[in-house]
Amino acid sequence: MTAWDHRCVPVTPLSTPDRSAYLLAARGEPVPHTPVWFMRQAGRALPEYRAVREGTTMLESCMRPDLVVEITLQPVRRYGVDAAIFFSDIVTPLQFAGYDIEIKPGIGPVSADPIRDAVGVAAVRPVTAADVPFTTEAIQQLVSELGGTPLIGFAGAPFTLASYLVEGGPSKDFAKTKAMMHGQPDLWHALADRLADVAIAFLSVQVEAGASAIQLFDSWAGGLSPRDYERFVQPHSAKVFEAMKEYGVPRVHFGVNTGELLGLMSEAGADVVGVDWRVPLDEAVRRITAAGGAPKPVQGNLDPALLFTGWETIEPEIDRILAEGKAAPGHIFNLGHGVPPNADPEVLRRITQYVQTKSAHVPA
Ligand SMILES: Cc1c2[nH]c(c1CCC(=O)O)Cc1[nH]c(c(CCC(=O)O)c1C)Cc1[nH]c(c(CCC(=O)O)c1C)Cc1[nH]c(c(C)c1CCC(=O)O)C2
Repeated sequence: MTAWDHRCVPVTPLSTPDRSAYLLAARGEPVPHTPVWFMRQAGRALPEYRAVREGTTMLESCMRPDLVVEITLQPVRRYGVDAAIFFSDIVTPLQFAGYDIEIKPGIGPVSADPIRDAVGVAAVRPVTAADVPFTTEAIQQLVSELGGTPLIGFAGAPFTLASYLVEGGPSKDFAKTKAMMHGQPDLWHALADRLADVAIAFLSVQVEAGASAIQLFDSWAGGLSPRDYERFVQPHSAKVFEAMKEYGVPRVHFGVNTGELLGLMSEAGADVVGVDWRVPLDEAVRRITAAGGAPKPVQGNLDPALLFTGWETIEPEIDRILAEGKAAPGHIFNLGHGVPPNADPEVLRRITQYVQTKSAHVPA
């Protein structure tokens, strides 16, 4: 039956993302085609992004719903990807947790006041929805504009956030963070616990405003041994996944260089495991199930460096990844890490179309 509104216009039921390829794959259900999106799909690779960002700092733009909506939609329009990711940053909520941090272009998040002691840890206060009304506003508007395309919400995992706070900026060896873990374990656990609460609060705001899935970025967890990860990090990320369980949205867990940690990161409570380019997806499935766990959907894993080669290199790599992804109950195509700022948008558009067409299920 057709419903009519008061202007006598037929009301088509709003399409929802529930049966979208992304959500079907994340739930391990049959898909019309392998869904594809790109981590950091919004950003400097797009000329339209550089144009709207002019004169605004990264953190300022994350607090302006008009900019957040526009920037989030840009890659959906240009590439036709199967999911949008909310435009923000993993460090955005830290400002509302009482922490002074800025994002320096070409460097990353930096702080002049790193956390090294109990006073610093105690200053990290809880974040609530009332601190981030612009996030709620931007997500509600995005969800209505996106229609059937799902919106992914995200947060930084306790370890990756802590690494910026303790080091004071990006780090290669995480020496000060590891020194805190091993030398002052109680202080470390107190900090990681507060950061888990920050992640839970930020993710909850996003899901309550309408995000269809969440991704926890523990980008730098690969710097840890499995032993340290299990002891110092996994319980805190597990707290985040456990708290998000009640919402019933797929929970994705991703980090770079995490080949040795895939089983532990899966066990932390992920429904979908993100894999970088170092481990083939079928091998990732073996590692996820090695400790006796059930196979899970995976996300990945084209090497972003290959974006700068020719299509004759990229196409067979995509074919290989699609074939290896069949070992999992669901596969979401992505890069193994974020889109580099100097990537060619035309290559990303071609990859999107190729994955969607090549993997399409043709009815008999
Ligand atoms: C580690 C990390 C950060 N931020 C993020 C992570 C985890 C993902 C990963 O591993 O890459 C997550 C992130 N950051 C951003 C998004 C937006 C959504 C998307 O993926 O499109 C997401 C999901 C926007 C951003 N975050 C940032 C930019 C670039 C800033 C700009 O355009 O001025 C964008 C679009 C800044 C940022 N923020 C961070 C870094 C290292 C940088 C790069 C600094 C630089 O090279 O200039 C910290």
